[in-house]
Amino acid sequence: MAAMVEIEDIRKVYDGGFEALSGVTLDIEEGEILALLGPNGAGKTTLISTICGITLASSGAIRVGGHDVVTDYRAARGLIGLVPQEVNLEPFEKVRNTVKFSRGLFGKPADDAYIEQILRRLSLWDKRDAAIRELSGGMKRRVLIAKALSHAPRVLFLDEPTAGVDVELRRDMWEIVAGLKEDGVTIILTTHYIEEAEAIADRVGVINKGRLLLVERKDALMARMGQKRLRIDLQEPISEIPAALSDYDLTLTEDGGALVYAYDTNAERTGIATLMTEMSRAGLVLRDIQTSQNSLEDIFVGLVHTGEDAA
Ligand SMILES: Nc1ncnc2c1ncn2[C@@H]1O[C@H](COP(=O)(O)OP(=O)(O)OP(=O)(O)O)[C@@H](O)[C@H]1O
Repeated sequence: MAAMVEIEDIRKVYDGGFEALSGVTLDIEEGEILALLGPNGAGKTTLISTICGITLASSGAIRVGGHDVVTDYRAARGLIGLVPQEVNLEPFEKVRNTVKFSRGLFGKPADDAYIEQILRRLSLWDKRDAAIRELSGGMKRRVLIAKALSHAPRVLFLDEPTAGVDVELRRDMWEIVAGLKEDGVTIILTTHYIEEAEAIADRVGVINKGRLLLVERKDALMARMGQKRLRIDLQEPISEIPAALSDYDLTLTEDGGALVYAYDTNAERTGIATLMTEMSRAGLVLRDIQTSQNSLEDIFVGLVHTGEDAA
């Protein structure tokens, strides 16, 4: 079966000649959560806009549910819900009416029961008759999601859904997204928060300077690039790493109180056992040890930098 979203070699050159997307190809499966990570100006919003038909790609093709987003715009757009980065709500309109109106824009018949279901799910039911301007920033974000869901889309785009929101709301959003996935909704979100991708994505795409540097399952990505670090606290601080240990990838903490050993969990041998022996031979006494795993953040920063070096 074809992927829910098929993106084929999309380029976007803005008026003025700036190339925001330089040939992006990507398939997104039904019911998948894909997080697009990338620094400011990487092209994430441009990519979403071309899929949603808001921006016309300069070349390439995109299909959503098998419908070309240009030649079969209405059918494609009807399958898509978009939660924009900016809050663009009518301040005097009431919550429920705002959401009902959005549904109408897609030419769908009124369905009060469905609207109620969405508002309840987003904890907005109590606020259904409140005017938008009376709502907190977090509530407004929820209304944006409710609007995007008003016509029961199969693909939901969330552009920076939790930028600037507090931790509690961020977690609520993650739960909402997980619930939508259970209903089989395909979700594509852009984020600056690596923690967010780690928490909810099935796959992670890293985009920088208009290019997709990689797309990979989150767990595979973390395992493949997963380095671990072993921190060895010393009984007595040292001023430099003993020459006998120069074969190991070691760094000395600034205070000289600990050595940090980076090793690959996938390697045949981690080298920890021999390191320990060498250390004791060199007269170092251990006080404590602990290991830590590379986070997606380390991986991301590494990738973007490598990409820049190669450019
Ligand atoms: N309408 C436009 N005309 C010209 N250049 C544009 C236009 N829209 C975006 N750009 C440029 O294209 C690049 C990609 O922008 P885009 O908004 O897609 O990035 P982004 O990854 O979403 O960044 P952010 O995380 O800051 O939202 C940027 O350099 C931006 O200045």
